[in-house]
Amino acid sequence: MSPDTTHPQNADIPLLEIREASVLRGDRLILDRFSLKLAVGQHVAILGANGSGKSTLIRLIARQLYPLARNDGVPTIRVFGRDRWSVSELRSLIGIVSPALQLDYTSDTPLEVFDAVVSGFFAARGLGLDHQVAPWMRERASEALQQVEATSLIGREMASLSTGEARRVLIARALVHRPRALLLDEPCAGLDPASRRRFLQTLRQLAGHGTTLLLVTHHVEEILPEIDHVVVLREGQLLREGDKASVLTGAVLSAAFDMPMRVERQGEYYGADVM
Ligand SMILES: Nc1ncnc2c1ncn2[C@@H]1O[C@H](COP(=O)(O)OP(=O)(O)OP(=O)(O)O)[C@@H](O)[C@H]1O
Repeated sequence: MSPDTTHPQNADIPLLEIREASVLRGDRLILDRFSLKLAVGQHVAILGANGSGKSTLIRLIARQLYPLARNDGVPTIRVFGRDRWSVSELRSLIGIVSPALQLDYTSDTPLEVFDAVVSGFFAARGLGLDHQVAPWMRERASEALQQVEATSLIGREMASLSTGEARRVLIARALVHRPRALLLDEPCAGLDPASRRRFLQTLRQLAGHGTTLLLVTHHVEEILPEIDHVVVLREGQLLREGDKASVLTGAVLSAAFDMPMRVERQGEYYGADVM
């Protein structure tokens, strides 16, 4: 383990630093010497076409996939300056909500909403006899459900929830740890336009209350006004990163999606269309 001379509270330390990460899946090189440095409090959108490597990047950050070791022995990935974290430590720094997680939590195995949230403390899918739920944990779970406006869902079975409702509950589950950042993979997938707008509003509130948002998407329309930094992936490599105005252009998106694209600013949001 690298010496821990750093501390997560130190604002100078990047939230995430990836240095030339290469990731193999099967025998294919999916991320190819990918580098990225994100600061605490810097809300970011990670944009890319299907197959560009977004999920692979998330799995790398979540420690579900490992990078190839570098010849020089330099750590490839650091979270808050450290290259080794246990999965539970990581959870209290970066909460991750992905479609795969949602699939797992909405299967038919019975699981009540509040239990799904509070069991986040035990990294378990639900509560078991050996889980001692302290009053402060219940308070945190209630607070997290309030933050995502999902208190009315308490008592419901996870499997009975709509896509948007289940996603709110899973974000609450990630929030019980009061993470510094939330990494959301395709957060608006499956939401109708009105639900999407309401959901984005909730994310804006979280951003406004100090949670750094890392939003992974293929939809430019989901890039919140609070997000100013955009990272574009293409075929496992960093195509471009920078502020919204410089990255959200027809030229960059056309290269990212391999198709002529037009980008328009629509009030506080951006929109993109195939030309
Ligand atoms: N287990 C695997 N073995 C081999 N190739 C894989 C494996 N998993 C993913 N890939 C390939 O890696 C590439 C990147 O996939 P990844 O899921 O990271 O992309 P993505 O940007 O998240 O795509 P999407 O937007 O469709 O979810 C794709 O070409 C995919 O086919």
